[in-house]
Amino acid sequence: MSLSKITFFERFEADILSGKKTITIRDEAEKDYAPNSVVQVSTYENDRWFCALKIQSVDAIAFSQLSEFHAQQENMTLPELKNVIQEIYPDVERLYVISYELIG
Ligand SMILES: CC(=O)Nc1cc[nH]c(=O)n1
Repeated sequence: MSLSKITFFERFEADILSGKKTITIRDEAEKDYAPNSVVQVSTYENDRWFCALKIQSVDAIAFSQLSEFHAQQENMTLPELKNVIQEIYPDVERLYVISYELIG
């Protein structure tokens, strides 16, 4: 059964709603999103709903493979992205790039 809900830190909300952040990078526990499914999005801090996303793809990636392209899709520099991911998922090498489209 695929996941139907996802949470983001509040600090990412504006970038998601403006279309500047079009991917999220998650660990094994949060990879089971089905392409073409619609997921409801809320804040991690308060579980406040703020939009729905349509999942486009889920692709495995190693931390060491994160690139400027991923950073651009996250609206960050590559060093910023690597710092963010290391803070959220310390010492995790196997990650997943979840690409999505804002639908409302
Ligand atoms: C709540 C949470 O884990 N949020 C994350 C994690 C990784 N990337 C992202 O955009 N948001």
